[in-house]
Amino acid sequence: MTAEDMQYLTIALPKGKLFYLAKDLFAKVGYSAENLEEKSRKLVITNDELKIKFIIAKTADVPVYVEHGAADIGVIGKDVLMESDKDIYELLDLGFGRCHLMMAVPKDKKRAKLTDYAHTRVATKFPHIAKKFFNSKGMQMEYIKMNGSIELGPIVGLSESIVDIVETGTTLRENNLEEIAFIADASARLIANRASFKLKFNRINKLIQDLDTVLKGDNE
Ligand SMILES: Nc1ncnc2c1ncn2[C@@H]1O[C@H](COP(=O)(O)OP(=O)(O)OP(=O)(O)O)[C@@H](O)[C@H]1O
Ligand SMILES: O=P(O)(O)OC[C@H]1O[C@H](OP(=O)(O)OP(=O)(O)O)[C@H](O)[C@@H]1O
Repeated sequence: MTAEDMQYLTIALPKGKLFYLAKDLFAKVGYSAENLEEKSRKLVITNDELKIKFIIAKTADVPVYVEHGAADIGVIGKDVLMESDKDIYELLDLGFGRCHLMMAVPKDKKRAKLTDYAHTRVATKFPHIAKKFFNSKGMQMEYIKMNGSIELGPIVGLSESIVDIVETGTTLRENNLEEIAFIADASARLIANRASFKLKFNRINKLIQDLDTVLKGDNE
């Protein structure tokens, strides 16, 4: 780590649904930077006074930056964190981005029980999570990795089921799908690089405490 790296705290924020929620939360504990916008073409936004650098990253890349120490800390959905299976610390549940991972199937093709789907195709953005889940049920499956609009899978005959996240259930309903198995809850998490957490412990620990205070206040 260079002297500058040691002075600064680098924070990876994911583009997409969590970006402004994360930005607003950090602002509440005084962590902000001018021109910090999701669509900024400048990808590193620095606040020299506060010794903070924000990195604007693709969602799935946030755990990669943090694992390799390119960012000291980051914000990421628990779903993406579980899928990435990286050797990083999960420090805090940030409370926003709540959803859950589940398995769904077409309503009109529902089979009697979960294990009746063994050896069928499942479309998902989360093949590792899905595999862990089906293995725990003793089910072998064929995994089809998709990058979005997962609900299309069964409609176009690509798969018999999906494993995806659900929030309101609207997307499932609109596509005549029904949840048949709950897998895990998810929400945004604060994560940290293992070495950074030790080397910058005081700063990161203070940040955790400040964020925690704000989150508790929000829930009152
Ligand atoms: N409908 C939703 N309701 C609540 N939280 C959600 C919802 N969809 C996603 N999330 C949470 O927000 C995170 C980011 O979702 P978002 O859709 O912005 O990213 P993404 O689709 O993974 O990114 P990309 O579009 O680059 O693939 C998810 O990993 C999940 O934790
Ligand atoms: O239960 P709901 O409130 O309908 O939310 C669930 C939807 O949100 C996410 O999709 P996203 O908007 O991220 O689009 P994507 O399919 O392109 O990833 C997820 O993959 C579901 O499709």
